[in-house]
Amino acid sequence: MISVSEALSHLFALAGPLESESVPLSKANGRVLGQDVFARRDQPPFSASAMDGYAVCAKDVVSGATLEVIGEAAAGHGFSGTVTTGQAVRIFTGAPVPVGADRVVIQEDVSRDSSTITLGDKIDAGFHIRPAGGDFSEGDRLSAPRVLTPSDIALMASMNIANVPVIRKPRVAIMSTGDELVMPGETPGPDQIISSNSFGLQALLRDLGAEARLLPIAKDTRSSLETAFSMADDADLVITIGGASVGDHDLVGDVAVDLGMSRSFYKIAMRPGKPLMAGRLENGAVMIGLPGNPVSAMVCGHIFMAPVIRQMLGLGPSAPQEETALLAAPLSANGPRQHYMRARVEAGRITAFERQDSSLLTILSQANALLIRPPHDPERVSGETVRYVPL
Ligand SMILES: Nc1nc2c(c(=O)[nH]1)N[C@H]1C(S)=C(S)[C@@H](COP(=O)(O)OP(=O)(O)OC[C@H]3O[C@@H](n4cnc5c(N)ncnc54)[C@H](O)[C@@H]3O)O[C@H]1N2
Ligand code: MOO
Repeated sequence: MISVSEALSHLFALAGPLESESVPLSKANGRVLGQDVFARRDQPPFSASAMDGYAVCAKDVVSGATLEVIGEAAAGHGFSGTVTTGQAVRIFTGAPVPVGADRVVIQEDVSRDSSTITLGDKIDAGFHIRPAGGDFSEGDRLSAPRVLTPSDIALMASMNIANVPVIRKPRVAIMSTGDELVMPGETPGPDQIISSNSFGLQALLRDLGAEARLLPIAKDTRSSLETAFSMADDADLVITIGGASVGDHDLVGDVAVDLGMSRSFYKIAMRPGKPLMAGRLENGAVMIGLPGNPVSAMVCGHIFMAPVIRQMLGLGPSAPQEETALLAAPLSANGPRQHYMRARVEAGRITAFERQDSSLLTILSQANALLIRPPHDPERVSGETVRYVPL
């Protein structure tokens, strides 16, 4: 059995970044920027008023001075003349500051009398002019890779970038396997259960920015598994669930190898998730074979599948982000496998759930953390610092 970090290295070697595609700005939020983009203009493109008031010559700003109002500048409608000493232009926020003016006096500090203004006793010290290019200049760069946020979308819009190069979404095909499985909403037979893992993993994949579709549930037969694999031809990543262990009906690995999969590894010193496998299918797609136990499948989804998706999205080969917390209750010594214990973190203190069986989705749904116990970690007492992966 290999370690978790060895398994991750093997997976990163299988999965390279995908190519970019161009999408309209309105579809780019949450996508990964695939190439650097550059501002196509200065912002603001002219020196602009930051307030509503009067554009004047700064040297005229003296309490009690009277200035002649010679015109108006509004946002979208500049004043075409020049302001000289003794003159003012009525101006509004966002309007270009007229030539000759170098200060805006806010209207609260002025009294207006038809075509003149008189400056008040107290005049705000600010000049209230946003210089041209004060936000960004033509050619300024937004660097890839980055997961685009609403703020980035606003910035790129302002840069006049209408179409954005983003990494194409990884196409993932999810295959549940097992004679016992039916779809939610169906009526299961007496020996059957509902396929849950496929839906949890699909949700996780979509959160990660992948396109994830469910293949029909495959039976525990070679022909059914072969049919399911043949339906995943266009996928970048094929996720199988179940049939990974050593039972007579655990055929997934054998069928995949017979179909040309070159196996990268099988079995990890990890709990849950021991019978994980991965390799490259004949068509070049990456295959990750997850164990069937529901919590094992989801934990492996977080620990292995998510980093593979991030790597495909060009975000680099990095293990799941870890944080630390103080143990709120003692823990007994760990065995030889790295244990990802379902746990709850609150206000910096972490508690592992009593029941850790890998079938318990109720516990997983209450957990907000996977508390990491390294192999052979000794007993731990309350107050010790431990590592966890946030869920
Ligand atoms: N003799 C041994 N038995 C087992 C070993 C072992 O080392 N020696 N390993 C155990 C471990 S650890 C795990 S994990 C499981 C993994 O088994 P499989 O990957 O072969 O999964 P299945 O046997 O197909 O299913 C296990 C369990 O999960 C349920 N399941 C499967 N798929 C789904 C799904 N899509 N949605 C919901 N539930 C699913 C299935 O009904 C079983 O209950 O093997 C242990 N055995
Ligand atoms: O490793 Mo299994 O995944 O313990 O339940």
